[in-house]
Amino acid sequence: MTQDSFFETLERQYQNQLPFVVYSRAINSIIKCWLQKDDMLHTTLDFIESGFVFAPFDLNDKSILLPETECEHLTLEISNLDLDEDFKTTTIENYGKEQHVQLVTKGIDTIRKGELSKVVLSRKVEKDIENTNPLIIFKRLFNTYKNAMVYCWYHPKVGLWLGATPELLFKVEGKQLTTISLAGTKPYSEKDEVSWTNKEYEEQQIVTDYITKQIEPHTSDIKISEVETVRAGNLLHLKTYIRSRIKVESSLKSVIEALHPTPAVCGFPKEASKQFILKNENYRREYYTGFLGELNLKTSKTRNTNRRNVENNAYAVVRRHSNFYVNLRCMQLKDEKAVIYVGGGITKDSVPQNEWEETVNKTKTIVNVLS
Ligand SMILES: C=C(O[C@H]1C=CC=C(C(=O)O)[C@@H]1O)C(=O)O
Repeated sequence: MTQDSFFETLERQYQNQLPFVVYSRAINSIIKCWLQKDDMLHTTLDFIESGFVFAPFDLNDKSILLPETECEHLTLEISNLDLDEDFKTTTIENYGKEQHVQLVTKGIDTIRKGELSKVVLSRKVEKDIENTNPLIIFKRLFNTYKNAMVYCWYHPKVGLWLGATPELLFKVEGKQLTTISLAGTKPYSEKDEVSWTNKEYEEQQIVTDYITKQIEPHTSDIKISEVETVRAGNLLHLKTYIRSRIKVESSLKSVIEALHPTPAVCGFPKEASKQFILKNENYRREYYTGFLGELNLKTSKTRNTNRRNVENNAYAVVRRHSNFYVNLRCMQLKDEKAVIYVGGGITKDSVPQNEWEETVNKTKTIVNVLS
């Protein structure tokens, strides 16, 4: 399939106001799209179906499903997309500083009183944009962020979201579970080596400890990697891989409930920090810090390629795989406006002014592709 026909099909789907998702996983030159045949709103409660999931921060709200059987699927293999124009990026007025600093200060006070260890506080910022074509913005995201899962998701009854997320919530292949602990942020600089402080190490360790404890009842054989630095656009983060095997009696839903929302987007302890967020952030996150991705898709692997072992060649092992990304560095397109969502982890050592600047830096991931 050519780039032109791939994007023309998507453009028609959008013009006809039918649901779709177009996405590409990190370090990958494959772009996939799912086109739902009608505009029905499907949801999932148990995560047992096969499809593409778009889930909110608060799982009491609806998790939307594009069911595999209701969709046409297209794939495009390409490393860079042609863009018709050289776009001139816009800038953004980061209003709302006082309110965000107050929110962060309240978070720090609550942590110092011992009620929480960490809370992730966020805000949204709106920007009028000239080019509101989501597929053009998607192409820019794909060309710009090779280390991220980039996507554009649309449902006429829900809205239109785009993002370039650096964070895997988890992936499952057969019974193998891989998740990451990603937290701590510094600006990326070509010249200077990054120097992490205790604040970031502590913030990230909270996430690693939490994930390990949460998956323990559902998995065995847990292995934790060394901490490494990873780049996400103009930012650097600390990252650890956590690998394990899901127990036979555990379901995918139980793993989702154990992990989502992680302290990288919510806080610790989970329920208390979630309540703090719902009560004190002055807006609804909706799908920001929710998760999205492929649910229970079939992978078929031939068991044995040894020609002499003809009997075994007859069996292809059918496995299921899922991979979910946390919906970060994202925006909603609404009424000719981009609504950008950004947040940061607050601990006892946080400095409100620095936390404000961190959110300003995080807006750049999205602002860089707007015009
Ligand atoms: C909540 C966000 O980032 C999270 C992921 C990585 C690093 C983070 C941090 O350093 O605060 C956040 O926990 C966001 O980008 O909106």
